[in-house]
Amino acid sequence: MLAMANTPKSPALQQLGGNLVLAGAGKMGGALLTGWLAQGLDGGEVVVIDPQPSDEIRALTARGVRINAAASDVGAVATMLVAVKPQTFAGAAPALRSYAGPSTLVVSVMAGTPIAALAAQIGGHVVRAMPNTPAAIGRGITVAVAADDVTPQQRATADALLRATGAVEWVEDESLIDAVTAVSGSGPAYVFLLAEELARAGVEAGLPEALATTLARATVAGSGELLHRSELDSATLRQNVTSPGGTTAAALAVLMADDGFRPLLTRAVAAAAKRSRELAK
Ligand SMILES: NC(=O)C1=CN([C@@H]2O[C@H](COP(=O)(O)OP(=O)(O)OC[C@H]3O[C@@H](n4cnc5c(N)ncnc54)[C@H](O)[C@@H]3O)[C@@H](O)[C@H]2O)C=CC1
Ligand SMILES: O=C(O)[C@@H]1CCC=N1
Repeated sequence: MLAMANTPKSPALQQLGGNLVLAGAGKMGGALLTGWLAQGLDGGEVVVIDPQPSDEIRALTARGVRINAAASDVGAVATMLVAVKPQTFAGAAPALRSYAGPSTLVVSVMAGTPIAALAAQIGGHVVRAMPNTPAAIGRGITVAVAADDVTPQQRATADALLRATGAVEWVEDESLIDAVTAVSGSGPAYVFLLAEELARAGVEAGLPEALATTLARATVAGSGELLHRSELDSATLRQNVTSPGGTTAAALAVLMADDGFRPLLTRAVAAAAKRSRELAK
């Protein structure tokens, strides 16, 4: 697992006050669990349900985390976080339901899985959320929406759990989550593809592959960090690179042409949002 960027303790996580079941401790569930433990959650309150836990997850038993404990041994579950694949959810739900009670807070990060489906198949009070993989270094962004029956305290708990891996935005309209998934949930993959293709284009332009890969990676990472730290918006940061009549302007004339980045990314985001809606069926 990757180290978190910073690990201030979270009073809300230190006083969670009840069992927390994590269903699915893969890339996203594992990143969340790492964040919670780093921010002071007592491992003794955590139960991981996963038929194939990684060695890193198994090692957390040393911190008190229980793995695949039977529902009858766990007792009351205050909070459940569901991070299995959406396609796995229907098969996993009956077992997960046995851990949840009527007052359990159920937080799902599954793509394309509506609040109504979660409430019907697991029960409890549901928060639907969409994080992204920079969560693994505490730099994710999550958008969350709460069902009407989620109490203010449960919402605060969900916020603390999600905030352990980065920023959190709350919305009231669940239908926005499909577009959120397409922009920030899937978005890191678009950025990594940019690094891949920039390297490939560098090789086409005559660079040795290793140097092209190093340059592309450092450029994407450094630009992301500049965007993160700067108070300037991305258009201004772009303009700061662009000398009139210079090399960047020549490249941007291609990227910003009618058949450039804008229609391409618009189509890509629309395809991801459509897939999110399809997963709900
Ligand atoms: N990877 C990403 O970038 C993001 C993923 N998500 C969502 O997070 C969820 C998990 O995705 P990943 O972590 O990428 O997948 P993953 O494949 O890394 O993790 C899924 C985990 O679920 C476990 N699992 C399988 N069957 C199970 C069962 N019956 N009960 C409990 N656990 C079971 C697997 O062993 C695995 O460890 C998905 O619903 C996905 O839509 C959301 C935002 C971003
Ligand atoms: O590709 C997916 O379906 C998941 C949801 C957002 C990122 N990964």
